[in-house]
Amino acid sequence: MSEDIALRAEGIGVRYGGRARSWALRGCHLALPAGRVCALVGPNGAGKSTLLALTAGLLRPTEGTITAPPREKLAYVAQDKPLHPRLSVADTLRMGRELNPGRWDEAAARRVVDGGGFSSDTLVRRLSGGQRTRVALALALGKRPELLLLDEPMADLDPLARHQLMGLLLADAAEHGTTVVMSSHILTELEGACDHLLLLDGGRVRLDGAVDELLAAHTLLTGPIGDLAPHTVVESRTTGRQLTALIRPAGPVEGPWETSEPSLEDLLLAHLRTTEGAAA
Ligand SMILES: Nc1ncnc2c1ncn2[C@@H]1O[C@H](COP(=O)(O)OP(=O)(O)OP(=O)(O)O)[C@@H](O)[C@H]1O
Repeated sequence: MSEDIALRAEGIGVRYGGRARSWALRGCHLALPAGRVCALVGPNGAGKSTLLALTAGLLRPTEGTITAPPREKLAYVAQDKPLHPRLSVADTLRMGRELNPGRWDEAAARRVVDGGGFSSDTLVRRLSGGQRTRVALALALGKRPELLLLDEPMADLDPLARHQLMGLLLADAAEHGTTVVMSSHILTELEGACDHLLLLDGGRVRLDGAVDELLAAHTLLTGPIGDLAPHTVVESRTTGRQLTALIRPAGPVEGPWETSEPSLEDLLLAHLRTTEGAAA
């Protein structure tokens, strides 16, 4: 069965200028089905922001092609959440409405700013970092995008605001079938929220797939130290005579080990710990 693809990258490479001229992304292939909520994960400098800016059309690839919805059908909330400091919250939303005629969803935008603890005549420059995040998210959801790109959206929100806004965002995306790509370093935040995973490392795609399929393809194993062949070992650690390993089984796991399906956090931590080598 063929699925609609909201974002496709084929052989993408991005090399920034400057003296180092190193590749921020290289040889990236990915296909994100429409309607998924995708966690974009990877260590600092992995290329997450570059991929989001590229998808938003703010950067051109040095090589390869990227296919994403046109600008008017996508919304991008950058890490620094640029807004006009001298506009009030109400004026900012009014600008959103004027820039998106026929698409603007005032109710969705209002749902995000309400509960932020500020009135709509407050100037953006007088808002806290977390309050600015709310306004940036309100602009993005009000645009009613097909593809929503969020670069560490929850980083400066307090735990209650994070919980409330994540719930609101997921409900909104589910109701409208919006595809979401969200970068984050907070792994617990992604568990239960995302159904697709994209793990970048050193500018390359290490994992790309549906969360349930990726989890089912891995096994967490504990027990005595032993030979794990023929399975592929993603990461293994020993404490005394005890072995803990995350493997990709090459068939039934036979041996003196206890096995279980990993959590998303187990899977991500194991892959992040082995950032050297094993690149896809
Ligand atoms: N404007 C730029 N000019 C030159 N190099 C850049 C620029 N922006 C990013 N880079 C480099 O590209 C690589 C990827 O950076 P990017 O910001 O995409 O990573 P990231 O995964 O978003 O990191 P973080 O988790 O720290 O936000 C890094 O090596 C970074 O130094």
